[in-house]
Amino acid sequence: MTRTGKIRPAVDLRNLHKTFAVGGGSGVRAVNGLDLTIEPGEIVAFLGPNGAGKTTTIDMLLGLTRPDEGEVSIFGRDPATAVASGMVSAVMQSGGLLKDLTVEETVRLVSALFVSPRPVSEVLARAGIADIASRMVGKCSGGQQQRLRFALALLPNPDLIVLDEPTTGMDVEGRREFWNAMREDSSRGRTVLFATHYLEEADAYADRIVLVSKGRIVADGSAAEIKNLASGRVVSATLPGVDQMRLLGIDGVDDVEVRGDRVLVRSNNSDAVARYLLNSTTATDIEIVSHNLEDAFITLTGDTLTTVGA
Ligand SMILES: Nc1ncnc2c1ncn2[C@@H]1O[C@H](COP(=O)(O)OP(=O)(O)OP(=O)(O)O)[C@@H](O)[C@H]1O
Repeated sequence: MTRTGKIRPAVDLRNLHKTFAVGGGSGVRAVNGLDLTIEPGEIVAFLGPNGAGKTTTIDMLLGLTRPDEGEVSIFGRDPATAVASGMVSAVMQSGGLLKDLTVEETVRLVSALFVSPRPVSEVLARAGIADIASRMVGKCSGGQQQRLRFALALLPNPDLIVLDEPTTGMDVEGRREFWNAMREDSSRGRTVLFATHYLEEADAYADRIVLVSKGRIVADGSAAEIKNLASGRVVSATLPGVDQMRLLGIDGVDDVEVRGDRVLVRSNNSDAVARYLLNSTTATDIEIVSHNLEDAFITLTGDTLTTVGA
């Protein structure tokens, strides 16, 4: 809370820029004017193809890299303070585990770093790895190692958890188990930001999707809103003698096409079109077809994304 009683955003990124020097050229502009505010309790997917700037943004958010320009604040604090106080923790893509310790030894070791950590048995259970507590880390599958990283991230009971492509390389079942564990533990209001290039993960597990391409946010909203943004939905109906001008006058209608007795209306406000057709015309056989997230992504960024199993 601020002194005026307003709740501070969990994440506030303002005008972030980061360019990496490469050879003698002008460098790689990894993040290019990125603004993002996440309210406490939101589960947000940071969705974008390889090289979009997701990891660089997360590194700046966690204080691992300094932005060239712009500001980062987590619950009103700078990243280093937020991380040191246990308000935020992260599950990164790889690294950071010792192969010769068991799962439980790893959690105990890291637990000792915190002032008042959650009990080891509790985080093992929460991450779904209690049954492999005595297994050597080096013998754990990639998915089990990711759940171990997740258990470690839960130790300080953070208000914000940041996950950078946490399920890369997992099979469909491992991915499902990972997200179920994550969602269950976050049901008490924790803020979650996860980077992914899997459309299905963003669609299934996030309340809000932030679409990033070439270091910038190109769309931000619920999965349904993003799908609508691309080219809207198509509402079609049988309506001989349709008044095309009247349809074009409805807010959000982009295009009206007549094919024989059928009319096809492309709109980002399909409800208004359907309401008009039902209430003010004799239209029959009304259909609303939604675009999928992949269509939306391609339209908005010109890039393609990874599909689970691809
Ligand atoms: N240390 C670095 N030095 C030079 N270029 C870098 C460095 N880190 C990232 N980049 C470049 O910055 C751009 C953004 O990379 P970043 O890793 O942030 O993307 P990403 O969206 O996380 O991709 P991925 O899904 O592959 O992890 C890419 O072009 C990448 O090659």
